[in-house]
Amino acid sequence: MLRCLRRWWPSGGWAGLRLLERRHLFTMKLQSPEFQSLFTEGLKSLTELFKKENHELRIAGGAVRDLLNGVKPQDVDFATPATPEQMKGLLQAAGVRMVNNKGEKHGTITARLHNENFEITTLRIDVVTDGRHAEVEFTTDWQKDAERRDLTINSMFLGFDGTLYDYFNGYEDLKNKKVRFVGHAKKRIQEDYLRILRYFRFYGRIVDTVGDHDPETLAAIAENARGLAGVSGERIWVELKKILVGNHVNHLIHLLYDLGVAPYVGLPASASLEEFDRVSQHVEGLSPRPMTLLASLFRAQDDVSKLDLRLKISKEEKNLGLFIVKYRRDLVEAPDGAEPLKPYQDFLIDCREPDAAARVAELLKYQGRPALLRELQRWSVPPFPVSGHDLRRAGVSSGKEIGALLQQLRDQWKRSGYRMEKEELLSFVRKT
Ligand SMILES: Nc1ccn([C@@H]2O[C@H](COP(=O)(O)OP(=O)(O)OP(=O)(O)O)[C@@H](O)[C@H]2O)c(=O)n1
Ligand SMILES: [Mg+2]
Repeated sequence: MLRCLRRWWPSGGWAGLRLLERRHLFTMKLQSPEFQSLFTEGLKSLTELFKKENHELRIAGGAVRDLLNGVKPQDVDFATPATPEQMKGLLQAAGVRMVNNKGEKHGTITARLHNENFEITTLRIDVVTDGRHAEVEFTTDWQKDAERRDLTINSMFLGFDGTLYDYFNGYEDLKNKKVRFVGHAKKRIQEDYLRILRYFRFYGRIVDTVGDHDPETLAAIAENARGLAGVSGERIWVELKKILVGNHVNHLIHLLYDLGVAPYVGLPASASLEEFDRVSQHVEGLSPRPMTLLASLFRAQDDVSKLDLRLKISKEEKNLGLFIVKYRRDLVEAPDGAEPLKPYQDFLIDCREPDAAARVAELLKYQGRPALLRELQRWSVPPFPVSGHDLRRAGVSSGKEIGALLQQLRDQWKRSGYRMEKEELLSFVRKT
């Protein structure tokens, strides 16, 4: 009935109807291959168990958003009005194993069926939030659970018959590519300041053309940016990385600076945004690592260390940042007449660290040299043909002399474009 009304009633028309729609949902039936592909043996058994005990069970949040976008979700969360105790009871009675009980305080039970884990969370209201953690109260009201979620596109539920339960026009927003907080942006952000970064991340994910932001949302972000100071570096880094490899990254990083968010998420206060603009064009279509692009904001290696202190990045990520900042201006010009790839090859021949090739590849992306990158990927480090043993056999006995000679021969070999062979190189030794 409501669906019929909605078809001809002007949207945004009669306020009473809008309210009615909100409470009683805009329903549609989803039947897509991505949705069908979720019905594994494990999920079928799980839904049967809940049905038998008359507990509703629905797919919740991000997975619904992805399915409506025609994407198979990476992880699927489930929601139910059943309390954790009720869930435990019904799972135990059916002999289903439960794993990882850490989430129970927040209402999450993980059931393992047919070698698959299913995270099921009791509908809840976040009663006390300190911007990072929440104290929760369970509820049986689906709308209340939708209301405590961050964005309208992330606030929907999906029944196993394909019924969409959408209390805050998330589906409309998804179709219109609008990223909006549920209710007041300020309130949602103050419940968990990480949502500031989630706003940027999902903007990159769903919006086609940049520039369209709700002014109230931007104001709420600017006013609350400081709250990110209390959020753990690990959580921030996860979001930041996704922003850096997502769409519209140039627009979004500028916005992080314009709104005063940048200093609270470990980004350098006096970043080089001109360099960032250049590099973000260079790396387009080259699938850079997050750090490759981020490095363009750093003026010196010290900035990488400061970022690490705040975000606790991995050693590999830190080394990549330090490497790019150190070599971005050095490994550019080849010596007169040499192939442009030569300085990079020489570097790899001297460096010999296992992930050096990957770092140099990222550097070429940074410098906007895709043709050289392709050339490098076809090349492998040739082995230097002379050993200390060869020199000893050629009559050199002092260890010190062997070391110095090897270095000289290596330089000669590099100058020849790694073409000189053992005999040719040793002939220099014999002559001296
Ligand atoms: N700070 C947060 C984190 C999560 N959520 C809610 O919890 C759901 C699941 O969170 P999560 O898996 O972290 O994010 P997704 O939205 O699913 O995104 P992704 O595809 O990256 O998993 C979200 O959709 C949203 O409804 C929220 O309201 N506020
Ligand atoms: Mg998810």
